[in-house]
Amino acid sequence: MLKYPDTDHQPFPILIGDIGGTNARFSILIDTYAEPKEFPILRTADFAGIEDAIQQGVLDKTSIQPRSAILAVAGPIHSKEIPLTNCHWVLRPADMCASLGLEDIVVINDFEAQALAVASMSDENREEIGSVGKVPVASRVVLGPGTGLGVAGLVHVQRRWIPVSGEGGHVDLGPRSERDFSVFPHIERIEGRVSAEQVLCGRGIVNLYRAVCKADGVKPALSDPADVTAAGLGGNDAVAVETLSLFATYLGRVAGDMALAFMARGGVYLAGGITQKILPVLKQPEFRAAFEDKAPHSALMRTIPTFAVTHPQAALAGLAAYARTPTNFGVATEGRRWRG
Ligand SMILES: Nc1ncnc2c1ncn2[C@@H]1O[C@H](COP(=O)(O)OP(=O)(O)OP(=O)(O)O)[C@@H](O)[C@H]1O
Repeated sequence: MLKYPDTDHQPFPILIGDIGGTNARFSILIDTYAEPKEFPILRTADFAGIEDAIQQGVLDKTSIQPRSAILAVAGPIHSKEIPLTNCHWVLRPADMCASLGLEDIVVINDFEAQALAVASMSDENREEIGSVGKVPVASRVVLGPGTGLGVAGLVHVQRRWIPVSGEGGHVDLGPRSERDFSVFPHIERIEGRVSAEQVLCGRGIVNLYRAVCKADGVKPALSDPADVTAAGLGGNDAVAVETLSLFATYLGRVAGDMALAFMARGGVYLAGGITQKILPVLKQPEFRAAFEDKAPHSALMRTIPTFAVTHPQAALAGLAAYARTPTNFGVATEGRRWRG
């Protein structure tokens, strides 16, 4: 593996891929100015590995032969073998160069890609939650409740955007209101801890629903996150309604903490599959109230916008923006770039 400067362009055409636990999305960027050519979304379970998926789902469907690739994956990128979280694929970029005829592969974290996407997100690809007026060009944060709770910062410094992906979904989540103090003892913990991800993800919705049931002495009737959100949005099941309301409060609380940590005057963006599914609830007052409830910094919080990302392929768009103009971004590629 060789080291190359962060700003070094990858050669076009560039294959772009966003590989999640369930779905893999690909497109090809022919040059800096062209719109990416998109391919149908693939289910990771349908393919033995990523090489099969790229061969059958992309290369067999176009006469364009990519020369390089940038891939975003859910999983740690620490070695030449990259196992994916919630998926049986293992990426071996050096082997992929040989088998797919690629000269250059960069692999980054999926939430870094989400962060790259919000650097230049237009109004039609986001929906504001609340209204704070004009938004400065400044650091941002992305939070994504989905299978887990992904968090990344996008630090704006020296006219470049630096994505910072850590493990922000695993910060502690604490009780604040009287109701929180009655519900929190019943939230299932991880090694004694109520981390944000114990509540703010798919299984977390069910965890929270069960805790509200226990606090009220009600027998839980639902066990699937989609059923809880459907019942909550429908408005007839009081426990499910309160579960969604508390979910919005806790997401606002953690989003506010992340905004404080990154001084994200440029806004907090909610990505992840669940955001879209519960958007009407997030637009109720609870989310924003909890976001702003950060004494002694409430005045600051009232100036920070919050958005739901509505772009259906935001990570791919972020990767494409980076592939076009890597000099606008500070993406660390050391140990994450391979040349064939
Ligand atoms: N209607 C719904 N309401 C609440 N949670 C849901 C709903 N539908 C699915 N989920 C939950 O959302 C999670 C999946 O989230 P998401 O769609 O963001 O996937 P992901 O983690 O990004 O993976 P991938 O990138 O492979 O699609 C699962 O935990 C699932 O149970």
